[in-house]
Amino acid sequence: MQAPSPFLAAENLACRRGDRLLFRRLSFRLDAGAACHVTGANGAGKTTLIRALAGLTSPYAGRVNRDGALALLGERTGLDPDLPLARALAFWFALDRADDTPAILARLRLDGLAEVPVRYLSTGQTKRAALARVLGQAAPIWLLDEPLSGLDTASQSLVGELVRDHCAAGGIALIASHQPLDVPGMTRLAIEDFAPAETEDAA
Ligand SMILES: Nc1ncnc2c1ncn2[C@@H]1O[C@H](COP(=O)(O)OP(=O)(O)OP(=O)(O)O)[C@@H](O)[C@H]1O
Repeated sequence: MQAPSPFLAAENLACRRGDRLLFRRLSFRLDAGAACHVTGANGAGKTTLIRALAGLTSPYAGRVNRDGALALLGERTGLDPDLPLARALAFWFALDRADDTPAILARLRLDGLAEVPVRYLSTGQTKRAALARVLGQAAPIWLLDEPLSGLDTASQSLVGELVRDHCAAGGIALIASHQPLDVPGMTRLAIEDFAPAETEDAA
């Protein structure tokens, strides 16, 4: 973990997509050890919020503050589809100077898939590979967009365990998910609570 006391905060954040204001006046602060579950219907703006927190989208208003490196689990894995999984992950593990990569592969139950080309991986296997990248980054702040989608029951439990361990070690996790997660003390942020009224057109 790079920052001894990481934090992630949004202050009066508003985001638009096209000409639609998705949410406004959204504020929160997460400190070391905190987990937050972001909920909302399809299209409510969960991915947009995560992209704004990661600095990939400029908010329409407000600001994001943080101390600590980010690891983002999004739709794209960044893994070379033509490489065997172990080599595709090794590329990122080397860049991230990941420790104990065999342990990461074992934790995500990927060791038996080392020689399988990335493009042959199933949906759940691909998701576990993306989570291995997150672990390899050893970043204190995790932004996980739908980490449970496509996972079987055992892998869903594993994600809960990873988040619990990360937060117990002083990390922060913000998770957008349609499925419940078993993380004690996790707070909930319902995007719809920050949706503008029909008549509202400014943040
Ligand atoms: N590049 C874009 N240009 C215009 N509108 C966009 C763009 N990307 C997303 N949107 C729209 O912004 C809204 C919010 O999308 P977002 O992906 O943040 O929702 P979400 O809450 O993550 O949804 P889901 O649960 O389906 O993943 C949607 O109505 C979507 O169609």
